Amino acid sequence: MSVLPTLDALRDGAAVVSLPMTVRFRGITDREVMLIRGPHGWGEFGPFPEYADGEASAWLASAIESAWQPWPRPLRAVVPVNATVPAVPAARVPEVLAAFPGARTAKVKVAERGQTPADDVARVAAVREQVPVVRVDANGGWSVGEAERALRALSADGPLEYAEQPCGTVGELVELRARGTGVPIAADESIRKADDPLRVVRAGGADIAVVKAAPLGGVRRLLAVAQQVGVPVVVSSAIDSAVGIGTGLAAAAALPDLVHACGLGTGGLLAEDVAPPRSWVPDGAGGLGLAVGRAEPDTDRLHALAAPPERRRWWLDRLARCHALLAAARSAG
Ligand SMILES: O=C(O)CCC(=O)C1=CC=C[C@@H](O)[C@@H]1C(=O)O
Ligand SMILES: [Mg+2]
Repeated sequence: MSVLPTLDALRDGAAVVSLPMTVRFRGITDREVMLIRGPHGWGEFGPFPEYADGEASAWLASAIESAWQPWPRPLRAVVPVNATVPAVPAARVPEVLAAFPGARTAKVKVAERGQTPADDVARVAAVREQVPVVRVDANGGWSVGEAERALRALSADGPLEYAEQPCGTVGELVELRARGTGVPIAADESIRKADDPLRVVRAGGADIAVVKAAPLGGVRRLLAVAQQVGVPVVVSSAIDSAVGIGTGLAAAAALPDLVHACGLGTGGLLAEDVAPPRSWVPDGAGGLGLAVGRAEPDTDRLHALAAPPERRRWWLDRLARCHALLAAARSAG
């Protein structure tokens, strides 16, 4: 973010929308985000409601970059994407996967509170019936011992591409990796919620880095982290609207190396979006892809999906607080 527009300029083009989801994910059934409009198009400001202002202001920096700056030069026109499977009962897996036709990689949520290891095994087995490459995401839900047991059970019938954030802390990830489960470890929260996004890899806690544009403060910041981190990266969404997915695709398109499918197919989890659904395209390697490009929200959808007035006020207040934090950070140099 090389420019900081005035608060009025941000407010002028702001829309707050509530997007219904097809299935509960991270405990939510509607995704609320604010969209802002600038000279280069739209940007998405969508930190989850429970995030504090300090963390949320990075998301604002990303939205401003999207709307006020051009994207870095793309190195590819299509980004391979994975299907994302929430912690649904195994019987609902076919219905979820139907939204990702032709996906050859799926990310499966595991370690959901209130569920058992057997639920995870059943869900992963149901995914394996349809998709050859499977990764899991525990969102830090396991202890080291639980992770070791779970990863052995989940890879008994076939390899896992990787396990995303199996444990909560960097120390636990280092220990789990040292135990050698045979499953590569990816860091997500240990990057997006850390003061130093490079620390987990330097400490020996991850083989793969999951990077998300909004929490890192934008596409350019993501590219800088990817360049420095020294392990393969996977660009993912934060359950973004079509606008935020465009930002993630711009980041993935500009990466010199992209080995793994990206978690940018989450439009498949939204029942409604601010722009017509981006069509799936072949990724050139037999899997599912998305074409790179900005999304242009349409006015009718923005009206139809507008959040209630009290929620709009809540987002405008949050916008003002986060803008003040970015302004203060700038003047501090
Ligand atoms: O990586 C993907 O396949 C999709 C994105 C995704 O899973 C997530 C997006 C936003 C919040 C998270 O709980 C979740 C994740 O942990 O990676
Ligand atoms: Mg994750």
